[in-house]
This record gives sequence, C-alpha cells and structure tokens, in this order.
Amino acid sequence: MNKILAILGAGELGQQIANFAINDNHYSDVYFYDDLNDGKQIKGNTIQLIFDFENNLFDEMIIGIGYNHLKAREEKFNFLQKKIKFGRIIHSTSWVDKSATIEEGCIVYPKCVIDKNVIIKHNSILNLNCTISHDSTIASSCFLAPSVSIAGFCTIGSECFLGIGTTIIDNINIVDQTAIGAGTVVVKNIIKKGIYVGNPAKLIK
Ligand SMILES: CC(=O)SCCNC(=O)CCNC(=O)[C@H](O)C(C)(C)COP(=O)(O)OP(=O)(O)OC[C@H]1O[C@@H](n2cnc3c(N)ncnc32)[C@H](O)[C@@H]1OP(=O)(O)O
Repeated sequence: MNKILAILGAGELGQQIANFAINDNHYSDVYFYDDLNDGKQIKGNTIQLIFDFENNLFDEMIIGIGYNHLKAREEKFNFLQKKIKFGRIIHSTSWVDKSATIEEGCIVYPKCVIDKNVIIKHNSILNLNCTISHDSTIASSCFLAPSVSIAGFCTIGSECFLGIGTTIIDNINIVDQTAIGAGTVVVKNIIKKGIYVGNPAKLIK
C-alpha cells in the first residue's frame, strides 16, 4: 500500500491511528498535523494540512481528536470534508458484513463485529472488540470505547460517547451528544442529552 495518511491531532489517539495505519498495512507513511502542539514530528496546523493536500504531499486524512472533544471532531470534519479526501481504517481482524456501510473518516479497531445493514456514519471511532448488531446505525463523530455491545435496530445519535462495556438492548434510540458511562446498560430510549450511568441507565448530569 503506497499511500500516505495525514492525521490531524498528534496526541494519544492520533498515535494509535498511526499504529494501525502502518502496522496493519493501510498506508506506507503517516504525517501529523496539530493546531495545539508544534512538536518535532508535527508538520503544521490545519491551514498547513490543506496546503499540503493541495500540493499532493499526502493522499488521505483522518481526524485524531478523541472523546473529550466530539463536537470539535465533528466541526473539523465538516470544515475539511470538501477540501481534503478522508480515509477510513477498518482493522483486518474486524468482521464487516457486506451489506454494512462504514463512511469516510471512520476508524474500526481490531476484533469488531459489524453485522447486516449496519450504518456507521462519517468520522466515528469504534474501539477494540465492539459489536454492532443488524440494522443499527451509529451517527457521525461518535466514540465507542472497547467492548461496547449494541443489539439490533438501534440508532445512536451524533457526537455520542459510549464508555467501555456499554450494553444497549434492541430497538433503542439515543439522542445526539449523549455520554454513557462504563458498564452501563441502556434499556429505554434516551431522549434528553446528558451523562448516563448504571444498570438500568440513569441520568446523572
Ligand atoms: C481505549 C480507552 O481507554 S477508551 C476510554 C474508556 N473509558 C471509559 O469508558 C470511561 C467512561 N467514563 C465514565 O464511566 C465516567 O465515570 C463518566 C463519564 C460516566 C462520568 O464521569 P464524571 O462526570 O467525572 O462523573 P463522576 O466521576 O463525578 O461520577 C458521578 C457519579 O456517578 C457515578 N458513576 C460514574 N461513572 C459511573 C459508571 N460508569 N457506572 C456507575 N456509576 C458511575 C460515580 O460513582 C458518582 O456517584 P456518586 O455521586 O454517588 O459519588
């Protein structure tokens, strides 16, 4: 694979994405860009990123902004999507049904299972070992921590964070910009955005 990936965000998440990009053979090289840091390995900020793409220095980009800043993750995507080609990394150990759709800018970590008719909208991240069952949709710029399990016919709104081990039963809808704590079990629709924890899930903030 002779393609170069640019990652916007050189922090821990960006480093993880770079690791999969290279070691799972999706790209031959990675360049980092960051608006907040200017360390040695960083080529520049968002303006430089656009300039370098226009000058063919790299092929595709992915955003390395993590779960504490999902709104910023979505805003950056919307700003850049018409200017730069976005890539997509699905780790080779994950299984994706042929009928599933995974849009641009998404990262699917190792050992995920994505079943029939699932839609993962742009710019979302599925960490290790997530299971998304048939006919469920994850909207844009979501972050699923390791081992999230979502049953069939669920819809997760945009910019949601689902903590490690979240379990969501079938036919559940979750409103945009909701955070779900580690180990939470969601058994009813969530219609008010906020932070939910426990079994069954309850609003805490
Ligand atoms: C690869 C990776 O590492 S990806 C990242 C993986 N990390 C995670 O999944 C972490 C998910 N985060 C959490 O679960 C956090 O506790 C959050 C986001 C739900 C809440 O964090 P905060 O807003 O800081 O809440 P805070 O710690 O003040 O807790 C508030 C109350 O909720 C309780 N609480 C917090 N999280 C949980 C939880 N997951 N389950 C049950 N109760 C919880 C606390 O005990 C506390 O209760 P109290 O008021 O009776 O003392």
